[in-house]
Amino acid sequence: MSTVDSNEIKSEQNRVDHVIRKIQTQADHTQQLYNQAHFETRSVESNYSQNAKINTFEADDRIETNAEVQQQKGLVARAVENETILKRQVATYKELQNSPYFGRIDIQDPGETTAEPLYIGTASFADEHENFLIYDWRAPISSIYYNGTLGNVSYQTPAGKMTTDLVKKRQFSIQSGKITNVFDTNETVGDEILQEVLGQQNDTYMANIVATIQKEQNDIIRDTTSDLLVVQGVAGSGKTSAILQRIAFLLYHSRQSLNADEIVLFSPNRLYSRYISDVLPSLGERNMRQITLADFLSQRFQGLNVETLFDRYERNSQTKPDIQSLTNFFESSEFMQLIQNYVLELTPDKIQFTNVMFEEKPFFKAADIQKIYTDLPSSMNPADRFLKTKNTLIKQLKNRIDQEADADWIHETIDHLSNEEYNNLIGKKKLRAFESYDDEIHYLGRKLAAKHFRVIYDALFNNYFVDIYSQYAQFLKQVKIPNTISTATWQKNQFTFQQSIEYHQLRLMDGAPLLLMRDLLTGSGRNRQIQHIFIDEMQDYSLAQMVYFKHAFPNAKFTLLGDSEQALFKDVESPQTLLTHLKNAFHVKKANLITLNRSYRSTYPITSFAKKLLPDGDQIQAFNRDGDLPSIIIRDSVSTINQALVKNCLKELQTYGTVAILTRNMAESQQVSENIHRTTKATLLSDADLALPKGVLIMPIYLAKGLEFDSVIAYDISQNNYPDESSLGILYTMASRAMHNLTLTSIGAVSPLIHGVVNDQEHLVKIK
Ligand SMILES: Nc1ncnc2c1ncn2[C@@H]1O[C@H](COP(=O)(O)OP(=O)(O)OP(=O)(O)O)[C@@H](O)[C@H]1O
Repeated sequence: MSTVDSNEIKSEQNRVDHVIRKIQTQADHTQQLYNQAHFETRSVESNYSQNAKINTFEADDRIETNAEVQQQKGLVARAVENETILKRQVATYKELQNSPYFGRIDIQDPGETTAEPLYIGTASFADEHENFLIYDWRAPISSIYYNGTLGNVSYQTPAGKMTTDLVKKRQFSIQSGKITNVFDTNETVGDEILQEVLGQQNDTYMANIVATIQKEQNDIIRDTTSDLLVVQGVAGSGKTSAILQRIAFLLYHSRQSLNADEIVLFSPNRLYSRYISDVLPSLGERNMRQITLADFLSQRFQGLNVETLFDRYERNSQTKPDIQSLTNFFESSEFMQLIQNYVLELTPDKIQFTNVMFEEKPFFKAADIQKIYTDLPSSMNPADRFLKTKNTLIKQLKNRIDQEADADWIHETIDHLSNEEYNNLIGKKKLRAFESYDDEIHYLGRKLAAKHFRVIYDALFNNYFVDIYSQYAQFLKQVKIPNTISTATWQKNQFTFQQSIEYHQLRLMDGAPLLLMRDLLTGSGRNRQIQHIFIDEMQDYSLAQMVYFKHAFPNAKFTLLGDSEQALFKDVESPQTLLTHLKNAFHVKKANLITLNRSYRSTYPITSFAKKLLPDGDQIQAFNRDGDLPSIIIRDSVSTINQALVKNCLKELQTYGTVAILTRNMAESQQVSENIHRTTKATLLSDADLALPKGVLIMPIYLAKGLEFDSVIAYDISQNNYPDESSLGILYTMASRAMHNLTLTSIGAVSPLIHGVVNDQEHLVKIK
C-alpha cells in the first residue's frame, strides 16, 4: 500500500468538490419533483377514499366493487410508488453528498493508449451529459475493485466476459465531503482503511460495508448461480454483512424480475431484525421481509402456543441421551421423508376427518366427509382429492344458504331491519332495481343466511374438517423408531404430544413435521412467489425445519449462513456434512460452500482469546487491530462480583456507547438486573424487545446472537455455571460479541473451558 502525494490529493479533493456540486443541483431538482409528487399522492388518495366506500364484509360485494376499486387503487399505488422512488433518490443524493465514493480504478482497455479512471460509490451518478461520475458498487465493472489485483483482469457483463488492464486501484475515506484518508493499493481492499472503519465505535445499528468488502465476502455477494449457497463463517467474519450486501446486489441485478418482498430473511431474534434494518435503506434499497422462526411457526399454528428455541433452552440446557436421540429423530430429514411417505400411502379410511359443528350439533358429519373423499378417484393425489372434497362441502353449504334464505326466521329478521341495517345488507345492489319484491327479499335472505353460517364457511376454508393433530398422533403410533430410542420413551413422547395439544401447546420439534403433513394432505401452505430465502445462524435450525422451508418456498434459492462453533442448542456439525445433508434433502443441482475464516469484529487480543477456547480455533484468523487484553474478574460471592461489575460498567461507559452484560439465561439476567439496575441504569432486554438502547444492556446470550457491542461483560463464567464441553458454544459466542473490550467475571473458580486459556503461557488475559 502506498500513500498518495499531496498534489494528487488536492486534485482528488477538487474532483470530490466538483462531484458534490453536481449532486447538489440534482438533489435540489429531485426534491422539487418529490414535493410535487407528494402533493399529487395526497389528492389522489383523498379522491380514492371518497369514491371507494367499500363493504368488504360480504364476498359478493367484494366482487362487485372490485373493478372500480382496482382502478382507484391502481392510481393511488402508482402515485405512492412514484413518490417513494423520488424520496429514495433524495435520500441517496444526501448520502452521496456526504461521501460520494470510496474507490477508484484506472483501467486501460485493449487498443487504448491511456487509462480511464472510474470512481465507485454506493450508487451511480451521471452528469447532464450522461457521463458517469460515480459507478454503483454493483455495476459489472466495479467487481474489479473487489476482486482484482493490478494487471490483467476480467469481469462479467451481460454481454459476456470482458478483459482489461487494471493500472491503479485507490481507496478513499471521505467524510462530510472531505477526503480523510487515501491509499493506492494492489490488494483486494487494503487493511489500512478497514482498520479505520473497524476501530470506530459501534453506533448501535449495523452499517453497510460496501467500501471495504473482502474478496471471499464478494464471492458470496455476487453469486448468482447457486440454488443452495452455504456459508460457514467464524464469528465476526461478515456473514450477516454479506447477506445484506448480497440482497442489495441481487435487487440491483434483477431489477425487473425481483423485488424486496420476494426475499425472506429468517432472523435469530427480533432485536437482530432491528439491528440490521438500516443497511439496505443506506444503499438505496427497500428491506426484505424478515421473520423469526418463532413468529413463522406461531402464524401457522393459530391458537397454539408454539415452543421457541429460547423456551427450550431456558427449560432444559442439559438433555438426557435418550431424549436427545428422540429430538434428533424428529429433527432429521429422514423423519420428514417418513411423513411424506405416510401421507402418500394414507387410505381414505385412515384420514382423521372430523365433524364440522354448528350450534353444538354436527353440520357436516365426519363420516359424510369421508364418503365424499372416498368416492373421488384414488389415482388423484391427496391434496387434489382434499381440495375437491372441500369444494363439494362449500357447494353443499351454499345450497343450504339458498334454502335458509326463505326460512321464516329470516323473513322475520328482514321485517325488523333498521334503515341502516337494510342499507348495509343491500350495499351497491340498490343502484340496480330488483326484478321483483320477492327477488329483493330473497337477495337479503341469502345475505343474512350467509352471515348466519359464516363460521362454517370459515371452518371449511381453514380445513378444520380434518384433525391434523390426531392424524399426527396416528402417524406417531405406526412409525418405525430407531433403536436408539426405547419403547418406553416413545410411548411417553406420544402421550406428551397429545397432552400438550390439549393445553394448546406445541413442542418445537413437532412444528416442521406437522406443517409438512398438513400441507401435503390439504394442498395448502406453499408460497411460490418467494425467490430467495436467507437463513442467518443456520446452526440453530434443524434439518427438518430446512426441509420444510424448501417445501413451503418451492421456487426460492437458499442462502444459509452460520457458524457451527456458535451452536447454543445442539452439537457441532461440520459444514461439509451439513452441505451434503442439505443437498440430499433439497434435491438441488447447484450447491456451493464458502468458508470465511477471517474475523473482523473484535480486536486482535479478543479474537486471539476467543479462538483459544475452541479445540480447532487455529483456523480462525484474527484481524490485526490493537486493543486491551481481555480481563477476568474473579470474586468469591455474588455481592462482591456485583460491586466489581458496577465499577466496571461505569468505567466502560466513559469510553463506550454500549456495554452488554451477557448471561447464560433469563433468570440470571433478571438477577443481575435487580442487583445493578439502580447504580448503572441498565436496561434488561427480553425476547419481546425490538430496539437496542445505548448504555448498559443485560440479556441472555441467545438474544445477543448476531449482535455486537463495544464492550462485553460475560457474567459468571465459573465452573459452577459452565462445567463441561457442552457450554463451549455459549462461551465462544459471548466472547465474540465484543468489538473493543471484553471482561469476564466469575464467582469462584473459573470454568474448566476457560481455565487453560487463563493460564496460557501467551498471557491472553489479564486477571483483576
Ligand atoms: N469487509 C468488511 N468491511 C468492514 N467491516 C466489516 C467487513 N466485514 C465484516 N465487517 C464488520 O465486522 C463485524 C462482524 O460482521 P457480521 O456481524 O456480519 O459477522 P457475522 O459473521 O455475521 O458474525 P457472527 O456470526 O459472530 O454474528 C461487523 O461490525 C461488520 O460491519
